Amino acid sequence: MSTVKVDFRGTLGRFELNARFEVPARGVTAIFGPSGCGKTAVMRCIAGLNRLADGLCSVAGDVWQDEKTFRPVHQRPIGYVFQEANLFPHLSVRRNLMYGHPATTGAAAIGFDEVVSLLGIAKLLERSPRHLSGGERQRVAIGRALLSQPKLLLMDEPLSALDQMTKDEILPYLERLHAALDLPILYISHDIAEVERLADQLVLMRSGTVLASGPLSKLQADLSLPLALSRDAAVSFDAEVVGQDAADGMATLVVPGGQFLLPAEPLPPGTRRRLRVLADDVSLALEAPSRSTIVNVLRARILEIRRQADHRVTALLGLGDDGEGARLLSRVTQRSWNELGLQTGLAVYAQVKGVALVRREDPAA
Ligand SMILES: Nc1ncnc2c1ncn2[C@@H]1O[C@H](COP(=O)(O)OP(=O)(O)OP(=O)(O)O)[C@@H](O)[C@H]1O
Repeated sequence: MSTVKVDFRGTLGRFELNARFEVPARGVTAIFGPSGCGKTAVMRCIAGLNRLADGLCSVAGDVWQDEKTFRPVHQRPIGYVFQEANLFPHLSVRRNLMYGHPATTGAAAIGFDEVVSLLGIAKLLERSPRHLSGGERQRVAIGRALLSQPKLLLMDEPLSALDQMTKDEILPYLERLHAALDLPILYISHDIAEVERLADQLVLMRSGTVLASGPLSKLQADLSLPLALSRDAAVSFDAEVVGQDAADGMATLVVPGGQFLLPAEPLPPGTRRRLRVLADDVSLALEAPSRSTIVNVLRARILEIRRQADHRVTALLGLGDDGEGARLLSRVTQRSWNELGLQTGLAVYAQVKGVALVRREDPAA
């Protein structure tokens, strides 16, 4: 399989970095962790802006750095998008976009018209960056990075300088990029909501170290990692739309081992959408509730538990009678856990109070 492979060990000033991961060279991989944990340092090593003697970096089989090789930044086919757009103020949007575009007019993998349409910037082409909104400027910056024909797109908190409304305006464009382009993207964020919406893979960092890497849903449901025990612990997974009740405005989506009913605008059957369920929104019962306003009650099995210091218990559930289906987290008080005599291996009913639709576009479409 074609992968992005990274292994950087050493010190930058007084900061110790120990970053090792291998992720598929496709889709969006989020590098996630608290401020100062070394996310940007890793990205700068990948770009060739930081040099650690003991480093390895290869992208889809192409070695950018190993014991013998160190390609300088200008010889690495990367697009880099920063928090601030950094456009040339004296050039029009069109000329900013063309700036990084290779002069040779071979069959470019990512075409000008495609980028303009994907990012919705056709109307801005003759304008000056000085008169663009923050969100528009950032879309142009992303376009410029894409037109340099990168083999890897590096995005360092591209939305963090924007207000929530502008973030919400720009996120659908990022989802479209993800769906339309066959280009691996490394995306730094410390906002789990952004990660749940955009990422397929996750690299989880703490204090200069990569704790784990792999599919987002797998890492979120791993009780040995800090995400599953955090305040906003949740799992997100892709589900298939199988039905729609227009009268009630509800859609049915299936995941392995169960299905969810949720309020949604009409969704095309057969398409996939990403759902998120918070651990705090899942309670457990030994019998199916007979009359309740909770519409999603799923058969599940308790696979593993962690007792937390705050007298609560976080349980990993596997959906379905056999527990082999999609994973959910449930967080309940230790008191109710004990009262019901819950334990690993037991079959239960997971009562899901809330399900959110976090990704609207279908990346596979
Ligand atoms: N070239 C360098 N020389 C010395 N120290 C460095 C260098 N690069 C990074 N550091 C240090 O490494 C630490 C991690 O910084 P980094 O910017 O990578 O964190 P981050 O996770 O991206 O944080 P944030 O989310 O706040 O942007 C910081 O303490 C920083 O000062």
